[in-house]
Amino acid sequence: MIDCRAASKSYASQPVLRGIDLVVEPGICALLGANGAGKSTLLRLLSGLEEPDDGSVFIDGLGFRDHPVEIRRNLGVLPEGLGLFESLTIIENLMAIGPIYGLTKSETAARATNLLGLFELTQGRHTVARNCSFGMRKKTALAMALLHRPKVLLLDEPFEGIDPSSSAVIEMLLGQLSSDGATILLTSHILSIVQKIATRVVILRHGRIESDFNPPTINEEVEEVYFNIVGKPQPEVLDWLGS
Ligand SMILES: Nc1ncnc2c1ncn2[C@@H]1O[C@H](COP(=O)(O)OP(=O)(O)OP(=O)(O)O)[C@@H](O)[C@H]1O
Repeated sequence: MIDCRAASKSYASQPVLRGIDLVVEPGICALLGANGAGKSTLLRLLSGLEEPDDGSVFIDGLGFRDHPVEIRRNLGVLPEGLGLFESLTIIENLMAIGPIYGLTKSETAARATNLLGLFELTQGRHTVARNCSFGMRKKTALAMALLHRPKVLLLDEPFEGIDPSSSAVIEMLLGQLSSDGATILLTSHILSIVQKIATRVVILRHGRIESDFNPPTINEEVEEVYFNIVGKPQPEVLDWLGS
């Protein structure tokens, strides 16, 4: 379970998050919002990568200050910046992270082989991270987040930049994990995927939670609710850009 209480964050006196109260139970919760709404910032606070200015964050009842190691072993994070070891190959990245999660070398190797197969990364596994395509890098980071089969997953844009086959695999994996009791909070701009997999949708706007709903219950299109909250785009045609 993720428990965020009255969390606020500002950068250079500019408030980005204003008193966020959010409890996420097992299931797939999608965090939506316009560019700059504060989604990645909130995920950084929930991952313990940054501290809130005010408020507190608990993962399964534990705080990062007192229980960093226990939390890390139960938490998988796909950060915005991916967090890869750039000079290591894909397989070396996975082998390096396994022991940090408390996995043995043989457990790590077996799980890495499975995940690389699922994500169609087997052929490229000896490519150095910095030379990988964007999608390969993101799938490697996602495999690293899943390796220890965490109970809580925080995923920043797991579907963006991913090809349709791998995207379907990720949807299936997250669905399975959630059915097995995992708590998943992910950000995305791809509303069609959110519509399919999310059991709950939270929309951030101006640093506050503006909407929090369960799509199947209210039987509404996520896109419709999103545009009602954030505003429908009404683009002006630019003379010089048109024909
Ligand atoms: N380290 C930082 N220093 C200064 N400002 C920051 C920092 N991190 C985020 N911000 C600002 O906080 C606001 C929210 O950024 P954030 O990356 O959380 O948005 P987001 O909702 O994830 O956007 P996107 O959909 O584009 O990924 C933005 O105005 C951004 O410029």
